Amino acid sequence: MEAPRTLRTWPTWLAVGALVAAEAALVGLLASQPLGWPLVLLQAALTAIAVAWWLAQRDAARLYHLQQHIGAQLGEALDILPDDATFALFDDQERLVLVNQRCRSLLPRTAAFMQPGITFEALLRRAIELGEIPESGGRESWVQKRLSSFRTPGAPYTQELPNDRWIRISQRRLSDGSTVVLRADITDAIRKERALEQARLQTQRAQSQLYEALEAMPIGMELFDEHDRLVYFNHKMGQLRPWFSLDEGRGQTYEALLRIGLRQGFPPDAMGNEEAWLAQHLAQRGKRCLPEVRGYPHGQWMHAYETRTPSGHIVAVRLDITELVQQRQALEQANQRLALLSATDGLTGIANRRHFDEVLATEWLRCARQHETLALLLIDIDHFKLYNDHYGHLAGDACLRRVAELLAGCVRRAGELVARYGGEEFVLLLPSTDRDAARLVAQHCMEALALEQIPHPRSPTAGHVTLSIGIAYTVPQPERLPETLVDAADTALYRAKNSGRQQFEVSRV
Ligand SMILES: Nc1nc2c(ncn2[C@@H]2O[C@H](COP(=O)(O)OP(=O)(O)OP(=O)(O)O)[C@@H](O)[C@H]2O)c(=O)[nH]1
Repeated sequence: MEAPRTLRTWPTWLAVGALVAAEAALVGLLASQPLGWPLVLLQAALTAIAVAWWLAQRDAARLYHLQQHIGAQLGEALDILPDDATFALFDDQERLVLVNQRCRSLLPRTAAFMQPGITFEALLRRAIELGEIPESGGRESWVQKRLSSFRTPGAPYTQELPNDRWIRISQRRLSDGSTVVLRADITDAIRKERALEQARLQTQRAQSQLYEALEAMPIGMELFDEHDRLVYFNHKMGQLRPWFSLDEGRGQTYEALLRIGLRQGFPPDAMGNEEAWLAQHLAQRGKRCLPEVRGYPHGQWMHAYETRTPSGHIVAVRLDITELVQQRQALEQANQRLALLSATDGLTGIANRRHFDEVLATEWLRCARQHETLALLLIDIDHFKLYNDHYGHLAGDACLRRVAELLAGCVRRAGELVARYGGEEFVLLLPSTDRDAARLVAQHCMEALALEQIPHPRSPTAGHVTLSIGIAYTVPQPERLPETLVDAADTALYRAKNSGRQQFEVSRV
């Protein structure tokens, strides 16, 4: 602190007063001497010189103290620079003039050497020696680079200090050739930046892991925001919509994307009816929580599912089930083929005995419920053994096929069935058919075969293949067995045979 002016000046005036008194006494003494006046003048001149010298010394000392004082004040004042900034001033000879306290605490081991007059280079080398600038690695090249940047200051740069601390150095050369070096401790900022960078990397990693997983999924997946604008779809989903890429589709609304698809002709079943299809599709948006099966171009089949997330996004998923659907279709076809095979007679292609038994049981119950007449024709080829004996077994087979074909031609109404009952025997099951109608069908069968005139030279009945038919009919009773109808037809057939063949007989159950 500055001393009070009064305290500072009164010794001076006391000394001046004493000096003037001594001088007056000396002048008096010298003046009484011979040649005294020249001596007085000489002494006065010497005294004036001494006083002037003393005053100059005093001013220099005061100036020095003032400088020290201003320096200390400036140093203190510079400690309030923001961001813990340090300040160092070097003169045009690169000698240290001034540092603030923070500068010393930033480099505590070097602090003792931060005395005015030390050169920047000496200070730099000392700090390196004391291990306070690890970044230098003790390399001379680093020192030269740093000296060069001190002498021709450029943009601020960052330097690492021990204990993972960081400073930002800004330098400025002043007009008188001196250099100001400002260092800001940016450790906190660097740490925050690193933490942010790490968080950003973690987010990026998590995001890429998520996208990787979504891309690896065997399902198509897409995400729309709360305004129903496309955010993302994976590769699998993109394959289903080759008409726009993710970059083209991102940000577009679901409706806009559907319209792109419609312009490309998808879905085919919406063509010609685009607006109605669109309206219906949009009305169901976000409500298809139950998977539905959808067909796509090129025979693809998808399980489609979409749901709204709690934040209002829509997640849609497509699972390719083409293979499953194809397998199911193949299985259905195989089952149909199998069912057909198991119901068909291998030789003639008409229904077999097994199928006939099933249909008979069904029709028996149905006619019983509806009180309708059920008729059955049991048909036998006359003297077929002799046919085989004459023409051979293969010709016999061909004959059986031809007879089956003719009989099938006699059965026209829905629900009627022609079947091979076994060997050379056939049956016609005629629901809702009474006695007379059954007789007409039997007559028709015999005439159809007669028209065919299949030669049978060894038949004792005629020169061609003939039929004997037993007709049975009844209104079935549910408590009775359908076999009773077959038995009755068999009895009628027996009678027809016994009566000379090539005729029909009728039995009522
Ligand atoms: N080619 C051929 N013959 C068959 C088939 N199934 C049965 N037969 C023959 O049909 C003949 C039936 O002989 P039978 O039961 O004596 O009857 P039928 O000779 O017609 O004499 P009636 O019925 O009394 O007129 C046998 O010779 C069997 O071998 C077949 O699938 N193919």
